[in-house]
Amino acid sequence: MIEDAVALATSLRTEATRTNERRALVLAGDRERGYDVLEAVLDSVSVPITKTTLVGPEDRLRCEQVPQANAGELLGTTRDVLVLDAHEGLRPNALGKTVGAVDGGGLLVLLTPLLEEWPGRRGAFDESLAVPPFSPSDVTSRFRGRLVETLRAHRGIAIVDLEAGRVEDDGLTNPAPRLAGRDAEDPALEMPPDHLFPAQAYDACLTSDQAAAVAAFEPLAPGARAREGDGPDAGGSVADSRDGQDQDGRQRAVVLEADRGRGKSSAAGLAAGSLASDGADVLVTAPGWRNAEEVFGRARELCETLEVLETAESRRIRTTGGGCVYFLEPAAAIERLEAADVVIVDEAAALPVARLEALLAADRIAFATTIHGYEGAGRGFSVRFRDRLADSGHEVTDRTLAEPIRYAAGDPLEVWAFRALLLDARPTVDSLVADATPDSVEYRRLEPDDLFDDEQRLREAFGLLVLAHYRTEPNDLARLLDAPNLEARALVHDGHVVCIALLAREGGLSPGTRGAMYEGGRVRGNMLPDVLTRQLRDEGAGEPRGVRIVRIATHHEVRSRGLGSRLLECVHDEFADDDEDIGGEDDAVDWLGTGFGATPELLEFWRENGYRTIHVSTTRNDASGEHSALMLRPTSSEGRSLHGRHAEWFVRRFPTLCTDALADLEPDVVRAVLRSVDERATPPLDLSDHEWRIVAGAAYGPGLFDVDPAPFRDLAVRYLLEDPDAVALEERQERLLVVRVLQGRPWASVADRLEYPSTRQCMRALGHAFRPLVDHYGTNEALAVRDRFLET
Ligand SMILES: CC(=O)SCCNC(=O)CCNC(=O)[C@H](O)C(C)(C)COP(=O)(O)OP(=O)(O)OC[C@H]1O[C@@H](n2cnc3c(N)ncnc32)[C@H](O)[C@@H]1OP(=O)(O)O
Ligand SMILES: Nc1ncnc2c1ncn2[C@@H]1O[C@H](COP(=O)(O)OP(=O)(O)OP(=O)(O)O)[C@@H](O)[C@H]1O
Repeated sequence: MIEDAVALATSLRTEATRTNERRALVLAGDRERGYDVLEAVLDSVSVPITKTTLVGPEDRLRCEQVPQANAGELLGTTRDVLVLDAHEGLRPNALGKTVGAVDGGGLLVLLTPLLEEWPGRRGAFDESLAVPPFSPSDVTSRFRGRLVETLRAHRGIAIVDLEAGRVEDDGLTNPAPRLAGRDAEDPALEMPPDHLFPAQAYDACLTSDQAAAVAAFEPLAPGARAREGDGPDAGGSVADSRDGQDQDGRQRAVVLEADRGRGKSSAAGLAAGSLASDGADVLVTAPGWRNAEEVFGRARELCETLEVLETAESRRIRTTGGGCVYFLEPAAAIERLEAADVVIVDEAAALPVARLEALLAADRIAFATTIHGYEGAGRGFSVRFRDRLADSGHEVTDRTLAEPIRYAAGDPLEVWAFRALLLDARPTVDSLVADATPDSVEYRRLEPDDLFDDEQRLREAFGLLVLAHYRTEPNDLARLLDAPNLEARALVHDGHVVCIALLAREGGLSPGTRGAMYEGGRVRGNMLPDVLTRQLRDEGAGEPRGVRIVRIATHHEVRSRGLGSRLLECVHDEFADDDEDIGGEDDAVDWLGTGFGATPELLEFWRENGYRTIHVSTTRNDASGEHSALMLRPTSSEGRSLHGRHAEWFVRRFPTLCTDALADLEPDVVRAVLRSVDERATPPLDLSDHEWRIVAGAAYGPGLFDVDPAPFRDLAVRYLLEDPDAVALEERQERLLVVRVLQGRPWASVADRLEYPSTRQCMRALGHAFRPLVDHYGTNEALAVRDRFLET
């Protein structure tokens, strides 16, 4: 057996090396036997120990070992042999990261139980899906079942049955010899004839695609105008035509999209080095420094080749020509855009759209982004951000990198991983859903079994979820297929999913679990009960049963037609316990709820659909960069009681939060939050006569807000909660109420932010903003003050 496996591994490796593709070897069966075979395989394939990594729970080989939970360390690195020990469980994310790190010519070895038994073997990951009140036995095994099917069906994957001592599939693809790839000697092939960047930047490219990507950055060069016209400046260096910038002054953007490992960061680095070598200041930003390291690596190497490198610190390279490439975190970059000639944003899809929009203030900017990836950076970037880019006035150059750098195009392991983890899932093509309306669609439960059986439906449904959210990961696919607390609902048009909602069962927790939560214990899932219990100190919050809408997404082609609202209404009808007197339906719950990164538009969408805000998180979410809002729509008397008390508590604590943890909350979000609170929670407006005299005196007379802000705050909150038709403040006036009165910002910064010509005018504007409020809410005492000043 061992000899057969060793011979097989050797031929797989030979074929992989010859084709610059990767191959996989599955050693299925007893774990110890698997390790014995593996040791023999590793002894025979000529791979240095430094190029081998074991991803598994124990350090059993003489090579680097990382647990599955830390497989993220492999991102961006490459190995000749990667072993994944899945005997104690498999995290789908770890599988994605492990495959991604196998180099062209390399081998992926999977240690698994017998494939027939593997789906039924529960591991640690399954336990993480067993969210209370569900138990591990409620977790299903469809993800692994599907994985086994794909392992058997795909090319390039050898399977050895260790128990039967037999090679089930040799995984060899026996490809016809192909013509050698691009020759290292013909780099000039891809260099634009009138290139602005140095030839060495093109020489450093590994594929013709990458060279084309570097060329795509040329329009950002200060002298780019020369490349467009055939004018006298054509050709020559960046510096020669630098004056062109002043004459031209156009805003330009480059968007570079690619799957993982196509060399886009390196292309951006070669472009950055080219620009800096000619004296430009290039600001590089990315979600984290780690993402940008390749950019700096290539930029530094190019500057060395060009002999223009003056200094190279870890996050800043200076050139002898006075240029530099430097890294700033996104928030700092946004503050300092003006100082840079060119801005490069790497892994742009992992940044919140609000950040990307702020970055658009730069005149010359490039966005490099992953289309499909293990971090789940989705096509959300293209869909959500593209419109804003198009409206921004930048001339946009697009480039897609298709040719892989680390292995040959068409590599069978990439094809397999994409399919097994649905990394390339996308929604239905636009034309098939273009006619969808709330009347043309059908409400459907997307049963996991149906998704399992119907690959097209699964791809569409998952693709829609990926598209709508930055951080959809392979783990989410497993959750969709196997987690007992999650369910999906959809609107289907002509057989295609046009709108999807992912629902999580929450609450219905035992007194023991609730008590543990109250005492600070972590309970999986149950996001809403958890926040209400642990943070907001409501031990009873986990008792009513609810459904949280974890995510909702409408196909981009058919948004704003009422489909999202229709789906929420259907979900409500399915779960609402309206007939509680007669016991209601089995499935009925006490509340529907949601939690999401708060933007004014989304708050409005949920409010329109009957959801009301009861909490705003005090910190910003790492992924979205936004504060999360929690909203409830009660569906039974228990749900109403839960909602009622939290709404009242929220209204009471929100004004203080505005001067504290939420002092940086965007004014339009504050406005939308208050507007989306249940009106029944509005507290009575209880200003004393003296307080009314202060407010009315400031609105109509010489009084001052600064002497006693509290009554102004009560009045502003009341107005923003209620939004009465009789008072029509302008948006800027409402923002003024938020920033000055609720958030307590100093006058000068308020005037600056809201673009009042001076502090004095800003102060006067605040007085004016309070006039309609005094008119509407004022007592006789207040109106008397007003009338006295109106008469004079
Ligand atoms: C828990 C969560 O999942 S919150 C995250 C929600 N999902 C997303 O952000 C993914 C991307 N967005 C979408 O898929 C959709 O915009 C959804 C799901 C938010 C709304 O679906 P739609 O089918 O467009 O909803 P519907 O047509 O019923 O209502 C649209 C209204 O929602 C509001 N709205 C919500 N989001 C937005 C937005 N990003 N931009 C503009 N308006 C929005 C507007 O009031 C809009 O009305 P309008 O078109 O008259 O301006
Ligand atoms: N021109 C180049 N010269 C040297 N190495 C390169 C070049 N292009 C790419 N590489 C190497 O190939 C690998 C992938 O390149 P890079 O990180 O630029 O690609 P990417 O598309 O940004 O990938 P990922 O999405 O995985 O970050 C890296 O290890 C990088 O060092």
